[in-house]
Amino acid sequence: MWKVQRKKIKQSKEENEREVLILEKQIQELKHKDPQTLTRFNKFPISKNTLRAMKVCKFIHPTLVQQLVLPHALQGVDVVVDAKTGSGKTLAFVIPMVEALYRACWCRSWGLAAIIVAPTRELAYQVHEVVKRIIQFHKFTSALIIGGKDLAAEYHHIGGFNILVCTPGRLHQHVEQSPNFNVSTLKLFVIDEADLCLSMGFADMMNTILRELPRERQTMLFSATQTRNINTLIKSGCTKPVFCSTDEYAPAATPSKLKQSYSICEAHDKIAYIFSFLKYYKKKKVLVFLSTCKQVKFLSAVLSSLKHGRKVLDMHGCMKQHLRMKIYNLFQSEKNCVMIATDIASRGLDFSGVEWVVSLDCPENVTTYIHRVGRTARYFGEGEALLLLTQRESDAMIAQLCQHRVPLQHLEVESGMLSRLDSRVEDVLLKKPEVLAMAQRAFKAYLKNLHYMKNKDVFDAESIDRDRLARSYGLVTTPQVKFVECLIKEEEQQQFAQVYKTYGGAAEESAVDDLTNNNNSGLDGTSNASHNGSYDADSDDEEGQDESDGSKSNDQTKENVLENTSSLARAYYKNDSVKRAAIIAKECPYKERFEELFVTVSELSGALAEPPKDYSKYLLKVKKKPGDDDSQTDHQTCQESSSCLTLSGVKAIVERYRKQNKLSHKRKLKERRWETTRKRQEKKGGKKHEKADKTAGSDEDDSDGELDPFTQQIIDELPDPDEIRRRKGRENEQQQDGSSDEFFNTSGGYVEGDNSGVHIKRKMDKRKREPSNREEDKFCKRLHVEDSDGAESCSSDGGSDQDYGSDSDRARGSSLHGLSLQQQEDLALKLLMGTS
Ligand SMILES: Nc1ncnc2c1ncn2[C@@H]1O[C@H](COP(=O)(O)OP(=O)(O)OP(=O)(O)O)[C@@H](O)[C@H]1O
Repeated sequence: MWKVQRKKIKQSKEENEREVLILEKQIQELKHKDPQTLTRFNKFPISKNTLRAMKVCKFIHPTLVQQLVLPHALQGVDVVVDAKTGSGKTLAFVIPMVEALYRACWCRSWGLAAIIVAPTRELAYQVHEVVKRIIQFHKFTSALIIGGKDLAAEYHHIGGFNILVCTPGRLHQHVEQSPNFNVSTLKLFVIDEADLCLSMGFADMMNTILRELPRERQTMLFSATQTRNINTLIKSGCTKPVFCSTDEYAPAATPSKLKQSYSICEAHDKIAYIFSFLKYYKKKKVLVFLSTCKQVKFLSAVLSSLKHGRKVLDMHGCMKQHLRMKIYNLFQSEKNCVMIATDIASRGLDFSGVEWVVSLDCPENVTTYIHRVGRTARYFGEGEALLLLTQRESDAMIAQLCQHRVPLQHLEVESGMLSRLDSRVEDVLLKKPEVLAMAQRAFKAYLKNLHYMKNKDVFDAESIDRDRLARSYGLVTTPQVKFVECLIKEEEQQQFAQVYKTYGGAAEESAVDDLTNNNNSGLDGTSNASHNGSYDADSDDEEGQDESDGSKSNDQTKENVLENTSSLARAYYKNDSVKRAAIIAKECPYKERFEELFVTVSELSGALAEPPKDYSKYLLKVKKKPGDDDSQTDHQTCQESSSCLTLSGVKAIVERYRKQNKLSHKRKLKERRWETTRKRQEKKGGKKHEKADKTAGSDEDDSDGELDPFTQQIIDELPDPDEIRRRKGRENEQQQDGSSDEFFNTSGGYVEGDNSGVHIKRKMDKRKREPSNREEDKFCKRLHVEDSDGAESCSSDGGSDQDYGSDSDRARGSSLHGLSLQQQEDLALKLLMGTS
């Protein structure tokens, strides 16, 4: 029995060897053949086992890209392939890979032979499915290595597989960390959707991976849209590659049987549009693309609630992996269902039978568009694609699409044909509070995404009628949009850094600039994240956690602040004092920055013992207790700094400053009223205006009589009351909203959400003109000068100074240049008011 078996094995081995020899010979002859004549797979030098598997899968005739690529890839040369969506690129790399292993008589025990990298988990899963089908009659082993799975289990088993299909992040993790992962045996390395593997921030990872791989290997790069940055990958990863492109054979960049059209539809009509569309095409399988996860969540919730007679699925990067796979399989199997997705579903996914692809939001660029519409009309199939563009987006986007050989037709839809939905959506929001929250988030996410889009010829957040958009989302009030405030913050940070420069001196300026640049790159990073974030592959929610609304707004903002603060604390440990100061200036919310500036300034002048340490602790404590209220935080701060004036004292001063501001505001309001009355009287002529003058004057006297001369003096020099009015207005609005935002309350930033529909730009311009706490900055500067003149400015008794305004505190308080705390405060107050 054993003998018979051994004999059989020996025979099959000999047969294989013979077959391999024949295949090698045929491959040599392949060079001289015209690829166009290879119309069936069995005309290629492919092993029997592979052909058998392909027959089972009904892969009989090669597609154009397969005809072009296989002759080169089977010879073992590197290839760079650029072919349309749905043209069959997967088989074009899986077949040569399996054949190379077969010809090398690769055994299971020999370890890793081939790696395929795909940018998203779903795509990796899909490619792995194809690999499994093709190797079913071979003896190779394969594994899917993607995020969201048990890493520890993978560590132990990864070394035992011959073929791995991975996402870049996970592969990188194994290359860096896994002790059992030996890549020295690798023969083939394939990157699917190579351009995306680089553009999603994986470039560094890919370079690290490539450095680890053996030089003697075959590399294949595939994509439907190759961008320029792939050139670096070609240079670093390939040796003398053969370029295969199906472009020259095709008049259009998209599948030939794909009908494409576009419609003009403003943002506020989109929900009505898609609802009407889905009602009209009741029995079609439709894939709808939106830019952000939050929009996807909201729209699928609304469409499910509005009931139009079929299942609505959603897919986006915020989902747990198992759910994503479940949805993927469900959409594969369902016949006439709708899936709302972000661009996570736009790359490579091979959903069967999709009849319509609707880009409800304009894609980020032509590449994204091509991949989106490529989900239909796959492998000689038919399909239709509809692109919705706002009037603002239309001209530039259509021009760009035409330039890239995308044939589009205009589809006219009368607005009267759209179902009026606003009130129905409102009802949904009324019944389901969770959908209300979704609507608010989706609203912000949409605008934010528009704002961060690089292609400014096409995208313009200012062109959106936000009030109407909010109504169409069923929202009664237009939510505040934080990205505008972010810009304000950025601007303030710049101003603040400027103030810091004055403190730091010329030597420190470079450090500040470094940090400014770093910070800017961080902001760019954010914008990129958001921008690329519309592609939310693998793990990411493009809006991150930085948006919120309604009652959650305050908590969320606090969390964000704390999040920033912890990263700040981390950076803080790493940097020297100058950089720390700049980090504070750049990163902290205004309120904290104002306080911390004093610590920093003191630190720089050598006035405090070790404030940086204290500050770090303070930050970490704040991070530890996100639920803590302000007073607790203040308490900690004071304890940590163990200095009365530096933090708490300044707070008291600021408090007084604000009170003065209010009084000044009141006074100036009266002045203005008096001025208007006077002018009116003047117009009427006669003596009346003198009367009015007197009346108003006495009125003013009444109120001002309450002020002491010192206050009166400083009031004259206080900043523009308009700024204070705006602050107050904002506070009121936030109270009305039931939310507040620390940053807004303290930064003097401009408030949106006044439902006026005024465009963002105008508001921003207005904001730029505001003095923006310059007086406070001036104050910091002056106090520093005063402080650095003196010797030891602070003393401590280690006691708590939570009630910094109390007498006992004053008694305990430290002195600045021998002055009592009260005197210091008065001095500071004077400086704050600009009266030194
Ligand atoms: N030779 C073939 N015969 C029959 N069907 C094929 C053949 N080649 C590919 N297909 C089928 O065509 C569809 C598209 O193939 P594939 O997913 O490889 O396309 P792609 O070029 O990778 O697309 P994308 O760029 O969107 O990722 C798949 O369903 C696949 O099974």
